[in-house]
Amino acid sequence: MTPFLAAHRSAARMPGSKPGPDSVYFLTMNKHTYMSEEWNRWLDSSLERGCRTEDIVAAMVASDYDAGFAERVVRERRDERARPATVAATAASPYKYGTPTIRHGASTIATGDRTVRVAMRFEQPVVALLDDVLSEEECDRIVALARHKLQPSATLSPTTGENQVKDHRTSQGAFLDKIDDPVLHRVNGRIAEIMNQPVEHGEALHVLHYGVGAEYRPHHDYFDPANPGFAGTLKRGGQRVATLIIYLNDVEAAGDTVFPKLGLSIVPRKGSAVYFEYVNEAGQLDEASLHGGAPVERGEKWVATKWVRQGVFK
Ligand SMILES: O=C(O)CCC(=O)C(=O)O
Ligand SMILES: [Fe+2]
Repeated sequence: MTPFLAAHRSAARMPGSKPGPDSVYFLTMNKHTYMSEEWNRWLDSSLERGCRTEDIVAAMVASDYDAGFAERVVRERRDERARPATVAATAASPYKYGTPTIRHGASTIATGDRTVRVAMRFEQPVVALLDDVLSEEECDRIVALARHKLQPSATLSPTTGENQVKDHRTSQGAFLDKIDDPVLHRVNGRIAEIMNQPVEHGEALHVLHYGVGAEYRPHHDYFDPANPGFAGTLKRGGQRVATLIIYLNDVEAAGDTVFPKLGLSIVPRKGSAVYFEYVNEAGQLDEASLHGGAPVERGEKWVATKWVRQGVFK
């Protein structure tokens, strides 16, 4: 039996031509663009049996799915299944450094509309200090977009997965999502080029504001899968793999980004950024990426953080 027939043969057990009577679904020109639980199960079993992407898509289109939607869903699910599960490196199984994702080996990184300068690079862990990431005007625009959206910063509870406001993170923050702004689009595109990752793998840009005394104690940006509370966020595009923290202003005193395991301290400078990555191809998590925002002593501190996932962030 050809894989095409295999995909069709399973049509006998397909969930029906509609995505399910009890589920909301959307039609584009009368074509389905919603996956019910049943269809997701069918997709997984088709992939499990080794059906080809085009045959699965054809079977979905024959059941009135939108072709573009079906292609995207099958491709993303295939990628998701191919991803390594991540695990914290241990003394017995230390982190193995491979080829960095960022192309920071030269003195500059060229993007479509700006040349970013590499001011410092570190290989183990992979850390790069980058200058000229944003113009002064772009920094000001990002601050203006975030200012009225700020909320006390929360972190995800490792046990329950709920957002919690804690004193180890005393800043205010806002995700710049659902905003149609040309500067924000441009900045997100440039960040994807710098980080050498598809733009869709990035979470929405997150802006943080620290007043005097505010800090973000040392932490890892990845979600340790050993903690049950992180299961939900890990389904949204997989693990975080790299971070870019962009400084949106000059801080009068202190407020450095610190890497305690490296003895490294980055002084915030408007338009500059620090990049670091912490997952290798085998899915190991690099504990040396521990970092934090030291307390601001005078003035204020604004940063924009981009966290990038293994796959498309949903
Ligand atoms: O403010 C800083 O320097 C650190 C921010 C940070 O760690 C983060 O946004 O994940
Ligand atoms: Fe962080």
